[in-house]
Amino acid sequence: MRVVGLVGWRGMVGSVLMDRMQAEGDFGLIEPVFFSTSAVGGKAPAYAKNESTLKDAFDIEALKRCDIVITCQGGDYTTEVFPKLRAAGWTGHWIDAASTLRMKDDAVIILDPVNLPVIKNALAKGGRNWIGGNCTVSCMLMGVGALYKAGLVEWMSTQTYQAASGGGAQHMRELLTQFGTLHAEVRELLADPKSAILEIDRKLLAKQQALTESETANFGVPLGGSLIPWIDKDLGNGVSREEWKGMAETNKILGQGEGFGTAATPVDGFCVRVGAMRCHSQALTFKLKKDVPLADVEAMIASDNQWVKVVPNNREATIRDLTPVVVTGTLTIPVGRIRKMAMGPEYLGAFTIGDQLLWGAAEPLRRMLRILLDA
Ligand SMILES: NC(=O)C1=CN([C@@H]2O[C@H](COP(=O)(O)OP(=O)(O)OC[C@H]3O[C@@H](n4cnc5c(N)ncnc54)[C@H](OP(=O)(O)O)[C@@H]3O)[C@@H](O)[C@H]2O)C=CC1
Ligand SMILES: N[C@@H](CC(=O)OP(=O)(O)O)C(=O)O
Repeated sequence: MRVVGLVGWRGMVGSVLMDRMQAEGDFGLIEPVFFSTSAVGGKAPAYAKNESTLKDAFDIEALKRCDIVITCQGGDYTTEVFPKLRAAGWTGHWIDAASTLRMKDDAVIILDPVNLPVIKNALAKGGRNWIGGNCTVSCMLMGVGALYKAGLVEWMSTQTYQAASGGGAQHMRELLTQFGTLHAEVRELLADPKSAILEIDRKLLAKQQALTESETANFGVPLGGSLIPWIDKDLGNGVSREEWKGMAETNKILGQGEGFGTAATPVDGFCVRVGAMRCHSQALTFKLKKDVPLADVEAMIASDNQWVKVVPNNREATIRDLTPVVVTGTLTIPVGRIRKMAMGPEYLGAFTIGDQLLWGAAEPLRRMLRILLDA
C-alpha cells in the first residue's frame, strides 16, 4: 500500500476532504500518515492505521517517506516546504489545494472530469505535481466544460457571486456575526408589524456603517446585507487576481493557450463576494463560434459528466434547484437559465453553482489520489 502523507487535514478544506475520503473508502487503499504544523506528537484522527501520532509537517525526512503527499495547509506551507522536499531528492507525488504552484510549467491543474487526458499525458511524461484549481474556475468547468470540449467557445464572460468560505473559516464566522449584529439592531422594530420599513432600513444602514474594525477584520468592510466587487489581490491594471485566474486557469486546465502552443480562449468578467456561505454562483455569457440550437447545448451539457444537472429555464425549477442553499454539501453542479441572448444567436447565457469546498477544493484532490493509486 502506498504511504500517503496528509497535511492540513483538520482545516476547513481538509475536513471536507477527510469526509469524502471516508465516504469513498479511500483510507482502505492507502497507508495514511497524518502531519501537523501545530500539534506534533498529538493523536492522529480515527482513520489513521499504523501511525497513531501526528508527525511534524516541516520534517522533510518524515515527508520523504511518503509516496504521495496531499496538502490543504495553504500557500505559505507549500512555499516553505515543497522546494525543500524536492531539493532533498523526493520524487513522490505532491497533491495541493493551494494556488502557489498552479501556473508552474511542471504542474497540472487537476479537474479530471474535465481534463483527464491532460492529467494522463502529464503522468505518462513523469509529472508529479498536481494542483487543485481555483474554486470558481473548477465549479464553472464542471458545469459548462462540455462547450469547451466541443470547441464551441469563442469567448466567455463571467459575473460571479462568491461565498464567504472562499476566504476561509474566519470569513464565514464574520459574515454570520455581522448578520446577527444587524438583526439585533432592528429586532424590536421587526417584531412590530406596524413599524415603518424605512425606519428599519435607516437603523440597519447606520449599524452597517458603524461596524467596528474587529467586526470587519476579515473582509475589511461589511458584507452582511452588502457585497464586495473585488476578490484577492489588486494586480494594478484594473483586474483582480481572482478575475485573472478565470482566463489563466481555464485555459491551463483545458491544456490550451500559452505553454501548449495553441490559442487561449478569452475569459473575463467580474468576481464579487456576496453573503452566501460556501457555494460560488456565476452568471456566464458565451459567444459561441456558431449558432447551436438550445436543445443541443442542453444535451451536451447534461451528458458531460455525472454531476452536472441541467435546470429547466423557468421560474419554478430555477428557484427550486438553482440556489446555493440547495447545492451546499452536494457534488451536484446545476446549470440553468440556459438561453440565447438578445445580442444574437451565437450569444448564450447560463447560470451555474458549485459547492466551493467540494468541487472547488477537496474533490479534485481526492480523485487525483485515486488516479495515482490506479495508475
Ligand atoms: N477556503 C477555501 O475556499 C479554499 C482554500 N484552498 C486552499 O486550502 C488552504 C486551506 O484553507 P482552509 O481549509 O480554509 O484553511 P483553515 O484555516 O481552515 O486550515 C488551515 C490549517 O490551519 C490550522 N488550524 C489552526 N487553527 C485551526 C482550527 N481551529 N481548526 C482547524 N484548523 C486550524 C490547521 O493546521 P494544523 O493542523 O497543522 O495546525 C489547518 O490545517 C488555503 O490556504 C488555500 O490554499 C483552496 C481552495 C479553496
Ligand atoms: N479565491 C477564492 C478561493 C480560492 O479557491 O482561492 P485560490 O484560487 O487561491 O485557491 C475565493 O476567495 O473565493
